Amino acid sequence: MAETLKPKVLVVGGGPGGYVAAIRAGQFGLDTILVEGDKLGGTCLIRGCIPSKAVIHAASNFETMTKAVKGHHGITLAAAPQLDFAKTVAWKEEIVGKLNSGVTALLKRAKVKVVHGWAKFSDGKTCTVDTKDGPVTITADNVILANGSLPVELRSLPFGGNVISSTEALSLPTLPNKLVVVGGGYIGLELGIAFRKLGAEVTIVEAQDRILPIYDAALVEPVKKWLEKNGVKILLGAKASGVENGALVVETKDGKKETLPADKILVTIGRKPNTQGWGLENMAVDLDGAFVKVDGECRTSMRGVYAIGDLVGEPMLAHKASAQGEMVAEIIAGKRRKFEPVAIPAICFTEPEVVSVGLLPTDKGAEGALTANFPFQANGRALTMDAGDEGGFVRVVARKDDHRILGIQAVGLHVSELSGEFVHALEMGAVLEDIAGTIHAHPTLGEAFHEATLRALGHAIHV
Ligand SMILES: Cc1cc2nc3c(=O)[nH]c(=O)nc-3n(C[C@H](O)[C@H](O)[C@H](O)COP(=O)(O)OP(=O)(O)OC[C@H]3O[C@@H](n4cnc5c(N)ncnc54)[C@H](O)[C@@H]3O)c2cc1C
Ligand SMILES: NC(=O)c1ccc[n+]([C@@H]2O[C@H](COP(=O)([O-])OP(=O)(O)OC[C@H]3O[C@@H](n4cnc5c(N)ncnc54)[C@H](O)[C@@H]3O)[C@@H](O)[C@H]2O)c1
Repeated sequence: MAETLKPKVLVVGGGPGGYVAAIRAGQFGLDTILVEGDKLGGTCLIRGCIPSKAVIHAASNFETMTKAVKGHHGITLAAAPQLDFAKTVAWKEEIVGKLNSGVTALLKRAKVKVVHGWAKFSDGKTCTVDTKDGPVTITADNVILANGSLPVELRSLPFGGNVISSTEALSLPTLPNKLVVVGGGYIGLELGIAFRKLGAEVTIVEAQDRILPIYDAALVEPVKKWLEKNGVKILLGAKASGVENGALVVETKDGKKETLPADKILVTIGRKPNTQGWGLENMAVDLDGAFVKVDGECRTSMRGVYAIGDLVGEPMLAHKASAQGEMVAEIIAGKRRKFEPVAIPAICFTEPEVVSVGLLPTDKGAEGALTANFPFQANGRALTMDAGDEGGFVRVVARKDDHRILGIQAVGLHVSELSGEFVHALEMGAVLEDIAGTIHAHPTLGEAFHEATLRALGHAIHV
């Protein structure tokens, strides 16, 4: 006989959307159950953001040490650094394990009951979960769907054999000598660059006519230069058509067939919402294309059922999922909330890093705007970090009449850490004078943002 539970809030999916929603609901004292079929933390913590950034960090250290063999700002290594890739992967797993335990502890502190198993909805707001102790049926007044997303598979190149997704790429037992990446977007570039730094020969096959097509071309230029300088082969406008003896066969832009030998073929052509196989079709929930349709409060078409995160649309980013999760829990607790951020920051952890917040100069709404760049070449901190020659800069876009900041973009070493100040400026409705009049510590990368606003006002000091 199946156990039946009737919490006030049922959250399905323990990723950054679902576990944050559950903790917030628990903080309000709402009786909350979170169902997770895999490990707590979701794509982001287990096989996405966190493991990829750990590998990226290790790869950058290895690259710095490799440079030191030939002598690098007065430091010379007597012997080449040795990579024990299995240990790098184990170190990454340790970090994931620590954070996974942290999430478990936070849920416990918020008095959220975690049911381990895959939820399957039979009808309305009732799901069954096959747990190791037998089936559990859960019925709730409020359901939050946070089932996340899955990697897109290419029909001509199904996963299996040496064709892998980012999940396998982050847990390989050995470093591939030759890595071919299909898709020059977020994952393809972040991981392609990291594997190149670790010593793999990397080729990127991108269907469009430029890499990272979702970012402004000027921001991607320094990344392109790094790839060229470091011998990463890029095939643009190319289509992967299949595998022959482990090699990737592509049709190039001019219609020719090219065969690219590969130890591993990493397919990163996007992710799709996880809407299949768990009974969504049994619920009265409308779709919007491939995504679950929601309104500005993340309500689906079925009363009392909410959906958040990758399941509901672009951008598929962890911080968006968490913000929606928090909001939905607050709405269920009776607060008036809407999901209407001024901007959601986008960061690509490439070499160098790319950040975009708010409007680009070419976007609708930025017509006639003031635009100013400040190059990291003229920023003391960037030079002390050996990052003045990467072609990096901070750009600010502001309305001409009242100087309201509409967008901020940057490319350069560690600019991901500036994204908080950028998005804060937009959320607070800052004008150029607010940033120009704020003392930024010296020497820091943030001074480049300060100087960009001064430049937009016509009186930069250092350019
Ligand atoms: C390699 C990689 C790197 C990334 N890097 C970044 C980054 O740097 N920054 C960033 O913002 N984003 C990054 N992302 C994207 C980020 O991981 C996602 O946007 C984020 O995880 C979405 O959160 P979510 O809660 O909506 O879904 P997910 O994190 O996908 O979580 C969904 C959870 O639901 C569970 N689940 C699904 N169905 C059921 C069911 N029926 N029953 C029980 N459990 C179920 C799954 O097991 C999973 O744990 C990256 C993604 C990848 C793949
Ligand atoms: N730093 C971050 O925030 C971060 C990092 C990794 C992933 N993510 C999230 O995960 C999502 C998925 O990442 P992704 O890199 O798989 O997707 P993506 O959408 O970032 O990039 C996919 C790339 O593949 C190309 N492409 C599509 N079909 C192709 C084909 N048949 N052959 C060759 N190229 C093809 C596209 O033009 C695009 O450039 C991202 O959109 C993002 O939301 C975020």
